[in-house]
Amino acid sequence: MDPFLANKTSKVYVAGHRGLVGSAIVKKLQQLGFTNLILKTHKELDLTRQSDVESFFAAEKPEFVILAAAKVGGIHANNTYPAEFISINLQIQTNVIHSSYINGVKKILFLGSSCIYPKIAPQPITEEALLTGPLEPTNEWYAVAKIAGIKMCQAYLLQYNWDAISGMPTNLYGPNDNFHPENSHVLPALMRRFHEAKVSGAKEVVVWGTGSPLREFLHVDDLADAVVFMMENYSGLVHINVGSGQEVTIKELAELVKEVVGFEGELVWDATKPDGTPRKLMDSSKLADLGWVPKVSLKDGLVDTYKWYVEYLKQ
Ligand SMILES: NC(=O)C1=CN([C@@H]2O[C@H](COP(=O)(O)OP(=O)(O)OC[C@H]3O[C@@H](n4cnc5c(N)ncnc54)[C@H](OP(=O)(O)O)[C@@H]3O)[C@@H](O)[C@H]2O)C=CC1
Ligand SMILES: C[C@H]1O[C@H](OP(=O)(O)OP(=O)(O)OC[C@H]2O[C@@H](n3cnc4c(=O)[nH]c(N)nc43)[C@H](O)[C@@H]2O)[C@@H](O)[C@@H](O)C1=O
Repeated sequence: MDPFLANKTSKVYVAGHRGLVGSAIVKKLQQLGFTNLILKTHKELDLTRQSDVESFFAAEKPEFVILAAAKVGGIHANNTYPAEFISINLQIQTNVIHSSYINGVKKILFLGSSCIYPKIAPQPITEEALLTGPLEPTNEWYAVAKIAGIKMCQAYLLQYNWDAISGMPTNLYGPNDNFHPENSHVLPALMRRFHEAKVSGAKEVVVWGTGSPLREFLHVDDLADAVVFMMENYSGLVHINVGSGQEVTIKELAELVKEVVGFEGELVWDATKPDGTPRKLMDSSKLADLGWVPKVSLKDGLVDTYKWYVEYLKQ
């Protein structure tokens, strides 16, 4: 295992550095003193283009790679664009993982998602639940791509003894999230809707589904911390769950976001919208046993994210 933190001048390529996760990882690495980060926007390097990815890796020769570029979205986007979710993600991860190996990258961390697990899995969900049952239909295309990413890392480790690892984050939120009204995840979607209702003086806000599904939320700064921790402290075949252990129903989340934003009207539930997985609390004890624990509470994280969102709207 090559130490990651020992040399802050190592060339580290963070793919997807302008997204929710990538931007938090870059912030964390810069705080730690890393001076040689390689960052390319989607426009500068489209990771679905195999020959462009090959040329980039051959020219740049990064020493470490953190793969946080992906086609990402909430339940509606996943359900509406299945072809894009499976094809784009398979292409990005295959190109980046293979080129990393070919060009002598010392270690790569691939990010999956808690949606890789069966729709109905024993809770909290351990890493061993992978491929033990049918997936949640609203995001099975994305999940299949993510499972292929885990398996690709495992295969390259097995065949080439290459240090390729995978982290499986739970539902994330924080600064630089996607606040699109339909295609985003629940937390930014509700923050935007409550904010706009507060500003316009609307009496009601529509929330999707029944409110009964349970979700576990992790602040993206905690995830960035965990990513650096895994780069330094973990090598192995098994993918690693990264959760907070903080589980709420969507109804509880909606009430909390409403309070943080300061909207005083009513919630209206649109049960024509899908609930998705009923519950997906991950068992993150493998990471805890290695010595990593999250720090940000959901309430503090929401306050921090709303503060960021209000500033972002002024830009
Ligand atoms: N958000 C969440 O709740 C969770 C996220 N994850 C995982 O974390 C990782 C990052 O997600 P997140 O930060 O939320 O996603 P974002 O959508 O915020 O960021 C993804 C980044 O990838 C870039 N990207 C997408 N397609 C391409 C491409 N073809 N070429 C180059 N760059 C591309 C995007 O650039 P651009 O915007 O310009 O297209 C963007 O910067 C993903 O692997 C995701 O599966 C896991 C669990 C939960
Ligand atoms: C991270 C994970 O994220 C996705 O899975 P998900 O957890 O189901 O994601 P979600 O955040 O979009 O929804 C969570 C719950 O919330 C409800 N809900 C209420 N009101 C809104 C709302 O306004 N928008 C959204 N998006 N959901 C809403 C919604 O009906 C659902 O019950 C995967 O596709 C995949 O991307 C993945 O891996």
